[in-house]
Amino acid sequence: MSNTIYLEYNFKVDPVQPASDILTAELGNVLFESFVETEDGIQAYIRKEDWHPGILDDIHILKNPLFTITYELKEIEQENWNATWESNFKPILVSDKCVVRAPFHDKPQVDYDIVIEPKMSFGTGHHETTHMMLQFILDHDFKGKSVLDMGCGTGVLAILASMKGATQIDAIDIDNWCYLNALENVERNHCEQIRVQEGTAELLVDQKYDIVIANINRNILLEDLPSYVNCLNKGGIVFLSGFYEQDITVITEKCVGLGLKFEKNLKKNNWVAVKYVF
Ligand SMILES: C[S@@+](CC[C@H](N)C(=O)[O-])C[C@H]1O[C@@H](n2cnc3c(N)ncnc32)[C@H](O)[C@@H]1O
Repeated sequence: MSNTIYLEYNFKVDPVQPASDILTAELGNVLFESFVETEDGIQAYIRKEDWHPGILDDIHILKNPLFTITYELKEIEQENWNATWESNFKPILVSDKCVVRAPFHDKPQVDYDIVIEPKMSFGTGHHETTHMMLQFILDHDFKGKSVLDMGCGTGVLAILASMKGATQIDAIDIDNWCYLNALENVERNHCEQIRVQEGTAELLVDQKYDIVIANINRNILLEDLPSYVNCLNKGGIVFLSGFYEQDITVITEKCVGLGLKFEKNLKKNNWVAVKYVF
């Protein structure tokens, strides 16, 4: 396998939270692929071929006077991404019932043991949005349900849905790397009920689901919610995340316009996850 050239941005952020989370989300929207938390900010990586000189122009938080953000940039050659990731990834415990861990961690004594090798995909449970979605899934009955996990990343949410008894699950991601990584993780966790696909809401043609899960971002959700609701069975449930507290009104207005009813939301730092009923 040939090495890949990456640009490593070492951001120093003051105050560290919530600015690091906001910065991570914004960089994720412009092709940055991986993030490592540091004591005073984050390191963010982008493939050299995806980079252009104005890449940071659309990162709004850099212009926000409430935060001081500086960065250093260096070019690195990456042979084994896992080495970086393995040295940073600690097991995550969710609601005392579920652990998300790597294959090299010890097996925990919990109801749901999810083994993930994220490489460069989003979805280890470290991020607030993943954590809250896992909490929602843990609290909900998935037995015998059909489920759509849109923007599946590592596949972590689909995997928990499967472990909780969902019988038919479609996990979809637009990103080829996530698609391949979700396939690996689904196999690693023996979740034969999950079908992983590469694509977007355009793949949703005649399927119907009891539950739709989507942890993506505000703009994609606003655009694709009609397609998600279109494939939802009456009485179905939608769990959404990937947006900030200030966006809950616009997302809920869109959902209500499509016939969904707000039921509950969770908050962590500046992030939210919301449950709607059809
Ligand atoms: C915030 S991550 C969530 C990953 C995982 N579901 C989790 O909860 O940790 C969002 C994922 O959505 C994918 N994505 C972005 N736009 C998408 C779209 N239009 N359709 C499907 N997936 C999309 C990204 O590639 C990314 O893997």
